[in-house]
Amino acid sequence: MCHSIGSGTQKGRLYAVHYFPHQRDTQIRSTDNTSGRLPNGDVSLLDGQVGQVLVRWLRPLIATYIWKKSAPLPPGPKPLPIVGNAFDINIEEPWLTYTEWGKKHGGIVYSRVLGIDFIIINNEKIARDLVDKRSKNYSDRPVISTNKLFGVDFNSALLPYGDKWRLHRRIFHQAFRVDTAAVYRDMHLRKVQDLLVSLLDAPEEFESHLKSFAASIIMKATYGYDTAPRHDLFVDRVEELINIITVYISPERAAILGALPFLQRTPSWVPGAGFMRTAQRCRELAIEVKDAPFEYVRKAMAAGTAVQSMVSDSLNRIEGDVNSGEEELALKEAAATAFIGGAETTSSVILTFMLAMVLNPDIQKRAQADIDTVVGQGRLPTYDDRPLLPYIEAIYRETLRWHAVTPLSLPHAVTDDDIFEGHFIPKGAILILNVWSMTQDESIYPNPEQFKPERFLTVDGKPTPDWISPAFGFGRRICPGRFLAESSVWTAIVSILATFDITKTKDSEGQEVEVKPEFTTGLAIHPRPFACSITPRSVDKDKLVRAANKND
Ligand code: HEM
Repeated sequence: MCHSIGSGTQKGRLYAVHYFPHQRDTQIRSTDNTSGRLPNGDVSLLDGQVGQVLVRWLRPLIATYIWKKSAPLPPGPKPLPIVGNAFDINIEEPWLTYTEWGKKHGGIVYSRVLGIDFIIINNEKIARDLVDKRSKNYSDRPVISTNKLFGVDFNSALLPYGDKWRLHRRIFHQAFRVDTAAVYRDMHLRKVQDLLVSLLDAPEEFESHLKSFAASIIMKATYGYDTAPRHDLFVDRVEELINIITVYISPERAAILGALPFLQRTPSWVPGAGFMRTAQRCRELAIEVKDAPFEYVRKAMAAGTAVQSMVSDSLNRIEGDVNSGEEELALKEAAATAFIGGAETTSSVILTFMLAMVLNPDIQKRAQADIDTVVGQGRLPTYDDRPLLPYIEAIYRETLRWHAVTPLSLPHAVTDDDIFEGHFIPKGAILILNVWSMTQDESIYPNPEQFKPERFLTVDGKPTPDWISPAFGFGRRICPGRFLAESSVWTAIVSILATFDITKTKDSEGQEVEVKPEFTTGLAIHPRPFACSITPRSVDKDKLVRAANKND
């Protein structure tokens, strides 16, 4: 089958452009100037004067079109008929497959899975040139069929590039831009004091404490709500929802469901269709997660007890606005997204830091010595100490690099055909930003599996200038919560190091129990449970933590 897509003139002859989709190439055939007929009998679009005007007008467009379509796709693995590369991908850890492809084919790779184009970017410079510099064309999200099925299509992070997304983005910007995120720093200090006391009281439950810490910050910043130390109803619901999303919602899985749509209509009682039951549960959770905390703020505002938060600030701002219905819905959805997107990621980064500290006692000691010099023994660190603690800064950056918590970031989608460095990037392709490959690039980070904060220090011990982490994504979709997240993670790192020693546990014979760094899989990953001993650095530190918490 061939589609006629345009026409033009060349040396007094008219030509028509034909595009053969199955060959993905464009052919130009000459046509008789007077009859407007093609040699094969097709009628050309052009005739006489009108045709000439049209030709002049259309020519640049057509030339661009031909130029774009004639460039080759980026290199990539050889696909099988129909399924493409579906069976080549490690579905649990696709970033490893993509990194291997990158080593073989380069920084930009093309693959096709069940009829869907995937462009995989393995190199940070290419990601910046493409997604940061040409952001208008690379800021969409792929239509992931499972989003609706799982009831999470309201999520700001999954919205297509358009007016609704802009509205969500504006709400985030107002609440969490760099200067407003600073407003929450005192709150961070109070929450970190709670975390330190929890670590004193029940150190073996450190993973749960870190989750509570991250959740309590997001809930306070978003809804002005103080979470219960354990089993908070709002938090438990969101965690259940996140556990489902991170496992079930990925473009690779969606490609399979898209190609086999009957799977989505399979009743949940059919053996093997367990994911339909999960989808139903997820839809129920999504409604609760959107509505329940929002109603809490409304009631608090009515009672005059609401404190500053993303939701209360925005509700005050839009009060009386004619479009307040639309804005309110966007606010409700954006607020739920803040928790879904921010809690798990933040606690995963801090947990990754804890793992790095167990494995690297010398780095821990050096960091503690720096903190002692700058902060002294009589107080806990504050955010004002940050510029004076370059090594802690380097630990923060290296934590984000060592094991990226979102190894494939979130997929973007290509709005229009483009040419990049001679490669054709087709409209509608899913753009995978392989943060894992970028942060494990041996040419930039020698021995990337090692945790080495020095990578981010200059020879005179200052933080490397112009640092920006790929861990928070790219272009117009870059994480809007990054300033809040950075503040939470930095505060946790410096406070834990100031007050605790994190070491390997010992067995009954006094031998250290080895810790193997292992991580979960999915959209957002975190270390698998590991044993470690968390003890106060001294009796005075123990007293300091308890006193700070009491004074609060
Ligand atoms: C260390 C913690 C965090 C990490 C590593 C992280 C990482 C990311 C990444 C990789 C993306 C995708 C960016 C892209 O598509 O290019 C993203 C998007 C997003 N993040 Fe974060 N994030 C963190 C914390 C937060 C927090 C605290 C919030 C909310 C307060 C948040 C809200 C969002 C939202 C709403 C999006 C979607 C943006 C959009 O699609 O326009 N994140 N984040």
